[in-house]
Amino acid sequence: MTTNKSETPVTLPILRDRIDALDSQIQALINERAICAEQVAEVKMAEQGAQSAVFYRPEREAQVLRRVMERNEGPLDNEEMAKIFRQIMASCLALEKPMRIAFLGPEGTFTQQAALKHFGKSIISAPMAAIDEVFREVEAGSANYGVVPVENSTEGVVNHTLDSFRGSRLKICGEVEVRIHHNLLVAPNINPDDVTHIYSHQQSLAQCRAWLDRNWPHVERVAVSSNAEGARLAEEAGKRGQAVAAIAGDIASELYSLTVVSSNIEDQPDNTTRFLIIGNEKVPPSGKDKTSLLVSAKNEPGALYHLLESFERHGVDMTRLETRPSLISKWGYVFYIDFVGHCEDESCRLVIEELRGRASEVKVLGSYPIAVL
Ligand SMILES: C=C(O[C@@H]1C=C(C(=O)O)C=C[C@H]1O)C(=O)O
Repeated sequence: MTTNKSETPVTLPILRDRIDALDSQIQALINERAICAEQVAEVKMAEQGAQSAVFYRPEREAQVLRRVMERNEGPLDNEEMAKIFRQIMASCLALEKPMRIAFLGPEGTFTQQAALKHFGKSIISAPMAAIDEVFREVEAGSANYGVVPVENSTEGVVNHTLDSFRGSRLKICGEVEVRIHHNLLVAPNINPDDVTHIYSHQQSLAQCRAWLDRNWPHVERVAVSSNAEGARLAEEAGKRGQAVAAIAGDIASELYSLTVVSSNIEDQPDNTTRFLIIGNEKVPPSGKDKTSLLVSAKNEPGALYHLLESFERHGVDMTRLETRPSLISKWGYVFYIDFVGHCEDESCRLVIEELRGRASEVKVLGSYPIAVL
């Protein structure tokens, strides 16, 4: 039997009393923290004006989460502890100002999962039908921030998102990565052995191709507009007694009350998608940041070499380089460049200044904290 230091036996009622006492302390402390956040909101409004006050501060939130992880001594692991604080901060921020977040919908998509992972569960969800609608909603001020997918580890870059930055004045305020786990789902009244069709987004069907070939070789695969839509269709079909399955993530399976037949069916176990948070404000340095640039190179020999050379000489670590057609001249290109550092850091400032002299256009899409969770 477990004993405490004085060797008195520790019983279930004693442990539960201890947990009750700790819970009431934790609860009082969380409310004390919430009162501080309310006061922060008053200070922000007094300093910046009630209409223009910026309540959400990604650099501060990243610093809080990093500190939580640094001082954590277990037994809860760093990520688990940071997730708890993620939600505490989200609840505090919702007291200051509820955040309306536009994302690539419908409800139940992985982009919604990314929005919840980044902002916590206290947001007002605004699902949009397309990526450019997410941009427009934030530009118009109808949503405070937007969330869009930018690259997948199996399928590569999301061109639509990159192209949307060209005509937009929005800034990247953050990034978030989500491990993409797919499930095979059916309505609760459906026997999986009777399934005749499997619905999902074409990308998800592709990400599970080998598994489907092994386990469901004779069932027809049907591509639909999103895997959340596939889940919705499976629920509807179930109501009519039709044996249709869907491939979708956890949120969609909960949202449409589907039963999980098989989980983690993706062929690549580390299948991950990176999403960007877009907003109207520039984010100050958090201490561990990334910057994204859009660069139009001059159409001359060595143009790309001269751009890249600048990073090398100033010791700035480039993490990504994407090429897209310029849409201005045939065989002209623009480059999307990500690097480690904030555009206000001295070495990064020098690189950007040099690029401005060497390229026909340099647009800073944003400096933002490197994803913590
Ligand atoms: C409390 C603040 O406002 C918001 C809430 C935060 C929190 O709960 O810790 C952190 C940053 C902001 O998004 C702040 O700016 O410090």
